[in-house]
Order: sequence, then C-alpha cells, then structure tokens
Amino acid sequence: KEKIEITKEQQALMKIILDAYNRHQIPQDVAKKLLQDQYSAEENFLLLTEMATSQVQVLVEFTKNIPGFLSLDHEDQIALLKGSAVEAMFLRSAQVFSRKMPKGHTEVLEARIRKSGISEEFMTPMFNFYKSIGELHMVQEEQALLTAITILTPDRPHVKDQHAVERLQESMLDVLRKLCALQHPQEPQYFARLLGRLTELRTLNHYHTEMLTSWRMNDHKFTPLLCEIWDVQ
Ligand SMILES: Cc1ccccc1NC(=O)[C@H](C1CCCCC1)n1c(-c2ccc(Cl)cc2)nc2cc(F)c(F)cc21
Repeated sequence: KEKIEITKEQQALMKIILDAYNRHQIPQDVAKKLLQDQYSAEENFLLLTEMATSQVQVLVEFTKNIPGFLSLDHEDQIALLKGSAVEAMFLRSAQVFSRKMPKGHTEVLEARIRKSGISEEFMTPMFNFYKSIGELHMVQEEQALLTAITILTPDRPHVKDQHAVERLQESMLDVLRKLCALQHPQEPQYFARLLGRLTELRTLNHYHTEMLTSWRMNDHKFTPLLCEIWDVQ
C-alpha cells in the first residue's frame, strides 16, 4: 500500500485554491430567497440572471488566484473562462442544492426550482446531476479543486496552447487524487466518481441555452456580460 503524501507545495496550492474559493462565495444566498418566497417566472428569471452575472464576476476573481493561470496566453484565459462559466454555475448550483439543510427544506427548494419557469424536459438531467453531486458529500477542498479543474479544461473552444492548460490542470488533478485517497480511504473509486461528475456537467452545457430561451415567459432580457458568456440574444 503506497504511502500517499501531499507535498509541501501541493499543500500550499490547496490552501491558495481553498482561500480563493471561500473568498469568492456568492454574496446573497439564493437558496434562502427561494425558500422564503414563491416568485413569478419573470422574477425567477431576473434572479437567475442576477445570480449568474455575479457568479461570472466571482469566477474571474477565483480564476485569477489559480497559480499559473495569469501566465497563460491572455486570449486562452478568456477562452477558458467563457468555456467553463456555465459548468461552474451548474456546479455551484449543485453545491448549493446539496448543502445540509433543515428537514424538508431541500424538498421545498426542489419544488420552487421545478416551478421557477424552467421547461419540464430539463428537470430530470438537472436534478440527477444535483443529486449525484450531493451523494459525493464533497469537502470544501474537493469542491474548490473540482471548480478549478473545470475551468482548466484544455479542450475548450478556441484554446491555442492546450498543453499549457493541461499542465496546470494535471497539477490540480494530482492534488485532488491524493486528497480523495486521504479523505475517502474506504472508497478507492471516489476520485474516478468525482471526475465522472465533470462529464455529466458537460451534458448540462448542451441544454443551458435552451433552458434559458424556453423559460416560461416572453422577452428574455440578459445582462451584457451574460450575452457574452451564454451565447444568447
Ligand atoms: C445557486 C446559484 C449560484 C450562482 C449562480 C447561479 C445559481 N443558480 C440559481 O440561482 C438558480 C435559481 C435561479 C432562480 C430560479 C430558480 C433557480 N438555480 C439553479 C439553476 C437552474 C436552471 C439554470 Cl438554467 C441555472 C441555474 N439551480 C439551482 C439549485 C439550487 F439549489 C439553488 F439554490 C438555485 C439554483
């Protein structure tokens, strides 16, 4: 049984990623809002665009703290952010959905989201993903590293120097692999299950434009930043 140890520099990397992840949490708690009141499809759509816009700003700040990211080609930095913003939003939503809540709150939250205005056809893949993330009971470090790994996906559209991105992603994957082995010694497959979620996350990418344009209301307004990131309007 090989001795798994996280090196000093990997510990430093993890601390930087975790601090950045915690520093850039979403300001207002959307789950609390949704649990407090029922909103119309229009209000929910506005809430989503506000949340998603602040999430992109938060994501940029988080990404700037990933060691090596700012040394990448500048156009590649943009391509990585643009390519991962939707997945980061769904990953964040899944982490919010899977948070430990008082009895019955998750059910109310799910019901509110089901009636928020999203078309019925997207509910199953979306909630399947949220529940599969919840089953992993990820610790904060794993959540932060998984977000960084998602951003550092080399094969996003328009990335020129994929190898440079691969090298950064590989160092994150190595830390995550060791962390999983230390945190879940009884589950040697845990790391592979975690990465499997990233594949499921990509499928949500395909649905997101349709989820937005099919929101049960007319005249969907998006912020300029979301028009950039979401390929809408
Ligand atoms: C939580 C967050 C953080 C940062 C950025 C975005 C969001 N996400 C949101 O604000 C929206 C709200 C928005 C208001 C209507 C209900 C869903 N949201 C979505 C979602 C559904 C469909 C699409 Cl297309 C996108 C996202 N899944 C959620 C799961 C949750 F547990 C939750 F609390 C909010 C969630």
